Amino acid sequence: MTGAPVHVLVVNAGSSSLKLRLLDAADEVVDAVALENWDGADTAELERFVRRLPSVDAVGHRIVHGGRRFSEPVRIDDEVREAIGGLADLAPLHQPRGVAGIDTVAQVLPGTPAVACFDTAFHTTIPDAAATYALPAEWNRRWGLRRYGFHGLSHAYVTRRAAELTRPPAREPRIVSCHLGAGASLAAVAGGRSVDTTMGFTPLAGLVMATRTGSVDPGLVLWLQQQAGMDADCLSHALERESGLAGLSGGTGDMREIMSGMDSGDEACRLAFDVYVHRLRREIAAMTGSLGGIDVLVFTGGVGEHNARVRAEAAGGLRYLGVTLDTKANEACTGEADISGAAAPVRTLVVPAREDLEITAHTRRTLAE
Ligand SMILES: Nc1ncnc2c1ncn2[C@@H]1O[C@H](COP(=O)(O)OP(=O)(O)O)[C@@H](O)[C@H]1O
Ligand SMILES: CC(=O)OP(=O)(O)O
Ligand SMILES: [Mg+2]
Repeated sequence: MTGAPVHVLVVNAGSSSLKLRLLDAADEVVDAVALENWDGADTAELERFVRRLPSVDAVGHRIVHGGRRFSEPVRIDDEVREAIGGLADLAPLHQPRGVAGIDTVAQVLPGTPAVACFDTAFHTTIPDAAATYALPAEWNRRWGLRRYGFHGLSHAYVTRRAAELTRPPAREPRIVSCHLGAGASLAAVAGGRSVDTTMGFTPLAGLVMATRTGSVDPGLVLWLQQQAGMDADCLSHALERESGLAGLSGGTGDMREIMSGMDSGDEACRLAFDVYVHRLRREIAAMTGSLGGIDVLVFTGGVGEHNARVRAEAAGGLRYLGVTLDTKANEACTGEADISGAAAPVRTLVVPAREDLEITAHTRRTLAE
């Protein structure tokens, strides 16, 4: 290939969906498809989409875990592809889907350069005090046990947009970024750098998610193993796929359905919603501890962008930090919006997730090197 890639195909394989986009030289989206409930096994739809595209000069893949090795985007060759696949044990819901995306596109477009962009990369700036688990130090060294953090492509994009949208003040704002999708995490960002996040060694920690527990007492997991006779496979399946909103509601992990259940008097849905919001509010406050304050709160992801009630209930308990919302602006917002109360010292924003833009920029830059 000569010159910078013009059309970039972005493949974003999440835990519950596959989002495909083609961006042109001006970063305009010229084609897109989103498949819900994609499990990585059925690649026919992905193949069909790629085949119908008139021209693809480069491919950018979202890869959730970079492990110890990958802390920036990297051009994919056979060896890199193997290394990415080798991290499947650290992100069982994600890594195999990412690899399925790489393999399928490589089959349809052999020879087209491809770049892997990692969710973990943005968080490599987290200081040791926030990234280190209080485990035997030798274990941490031997296995690279630490807080990696995820959703970095999304947190990087929305916090940069948030800083642009709230200028002035001129100084770099302290931002808490809430990515609330099927997976959910918070990032604490100061001076454009991640300084803390709610996910950990794996994307299972932190907030309540669609089917993942978020953080639970490790003693509880040990108890289930030692006293309730559950083996590791059973626990892994339950904590990753049968917990979170789906586990508490006894059915759905989709926040829209949780809310309609709650509104028609379903007590399990009510509790699922309350636990979700409680954890969200508590963890936002925890992130402000890592930042020494807060200037901007930003919401993104399917729930963060579209669910005014979740935003209102989370913010409702954070008045003491200077967070208040404009009720009308919160309820009416579409796309990018400032939903802060008139006199609020903290600016609260909604910024749609654009991992595709972040991945396209990384892909162009990596292939230009
Ligand atoms: N238009 C919408 N209105 C309300 N909720 C939405 C909307 N779109 C998505 N959501 C919620 O967002 C969640 C999925 O988040 P999303 O970011 O789309 O998924 P993923 O993490 O797979 O990319 C679901 O709980 C769903 O209820
Ligand atoms: C890291 C993660 O949880 O991603 P997703 O939201 O796509 O499941
Ligand atoms: Mg997501």
